[in-house]
Amino acid sequence: MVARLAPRWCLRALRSPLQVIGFPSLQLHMSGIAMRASQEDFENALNQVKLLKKDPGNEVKLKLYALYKQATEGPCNMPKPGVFDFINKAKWDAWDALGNLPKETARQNYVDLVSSLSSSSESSNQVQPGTDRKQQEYENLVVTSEDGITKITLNRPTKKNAINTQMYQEIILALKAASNDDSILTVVTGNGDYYCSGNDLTNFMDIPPGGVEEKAKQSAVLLRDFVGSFIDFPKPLIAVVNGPAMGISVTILGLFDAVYASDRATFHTPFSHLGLTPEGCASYTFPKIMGPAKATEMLIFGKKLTAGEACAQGLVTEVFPDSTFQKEVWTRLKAYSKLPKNAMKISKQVIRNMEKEKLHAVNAEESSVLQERCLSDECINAAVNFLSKRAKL
Ligand SMILES: CCCCCC/C=C/C(=O)SCCNC(=O)CCNC(=O)[C@H](O)C(C)(C)COP(=O)(O)OP(=O)(O)OC[C@H]1O[C@@H](n2cnc3c(N)ncnc32)[C@H](O)[C@@H]1OP(=O)(O)O
Repeated sequence: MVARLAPRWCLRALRSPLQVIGFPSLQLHMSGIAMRASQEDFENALNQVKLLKKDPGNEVKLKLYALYKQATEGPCNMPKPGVFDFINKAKWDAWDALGNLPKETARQNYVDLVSSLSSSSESSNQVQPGTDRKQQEYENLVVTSEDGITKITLNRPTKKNAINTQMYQEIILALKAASNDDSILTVVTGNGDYYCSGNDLTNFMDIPPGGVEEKAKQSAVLLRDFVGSFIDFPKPLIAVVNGPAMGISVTILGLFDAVYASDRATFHTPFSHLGLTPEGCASYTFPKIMGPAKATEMLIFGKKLTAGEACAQGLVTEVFPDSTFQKEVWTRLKAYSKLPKNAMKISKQVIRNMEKEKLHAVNAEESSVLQERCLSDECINAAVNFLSKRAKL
């Protein structure tokens, strides 16, 4: 259970009883009567806690553990561990100290505590325009800001920028930081020869104690949050597609405001081949963008499009020769970033607000269908097939 709510630092820290006992107590500000946290807020907090870069200390980790247990299981009724079982006793004491605190209050307190920890770590992610400040906090992204443009670069080139669980979470955080910084435009691009090879197919190997059903549920929540952060993104969002794009990195293009592609880029959504179904709101945006017949070829039959074809079908704004791609695109984006900031932002919001509610509903439906699909034989066989081919190399 600790593994579920705590990243590496927690396991590391709880290894030594002296560390647990030796930390000074921390004043926790737990807002008394606040809004009730929903199950979704709670699950978001469970995901967020894994992203904390700074070890919050054993006192806070014990508090998180206790609140998690109280929120999910209610008051502690486990037998008290022996006095020499330092770690389990510390955990038991923390949980028991919550007495009869109602589950809902424990859930709210957990969400508040994670939010206070995240906001202090997030404030260091703020980017300033014109400073070209590299953000160091992400493991799988490089985020820079220059000339009023925040650039989020997917940075796992040796894995063709496949999106692993942590990277999904980092993209959510990077988009949140970009929506609050002073930049005018936000760009997503890839490092290396690929833009992105989609969902990391090894994601499903990390099975939590709750088993594959729990994993599918967590993945569906993460997917909904990930896509939701694109739906809600408040400023012009541009994809600079430097190479082949697959799966979820293609579907979410329907939520970008402009898509510039190198003529080396391809657009491929082999969902049926993987026993999967569309996400990223593509079941709604693609038929709208290219018409239902063309959307069927992509989303159901897995037809791979060239950049030129994707442009002809309206998914891509413009295609550039690869040799001049970066120069031409960045010259253009720099010119656009000089346009009046508020007018652009408000225009984007007016356009998006027309269908925001619809997009969230589509996202929820697609995520829930995928939760089931992840457990299907078709999907599991496809993932095993990919992984076993890879193992032979
Ligand atoms: C929160 C969950 C949401 C789920 C949403 C549902 C999501 C759907 C999708 O995104 S579907 C699309 C999934 N992606 C794929 O099926 C692509 C799989 N990869 C490939 O087919 C190929 O790797 C390739 C065509 C992208 C590139 O081929 P090639 O040029 O021959 O390179 P390699 O195969 O040698 O790849 C190099 C290296 O990268 C690893 N890798 C590439 N893509 C992925 C991936 N999607 N997941 C995991 N790993 C990937 C590959 O295994 C190699 O690693 P290695 O060097 O062997 O360690």
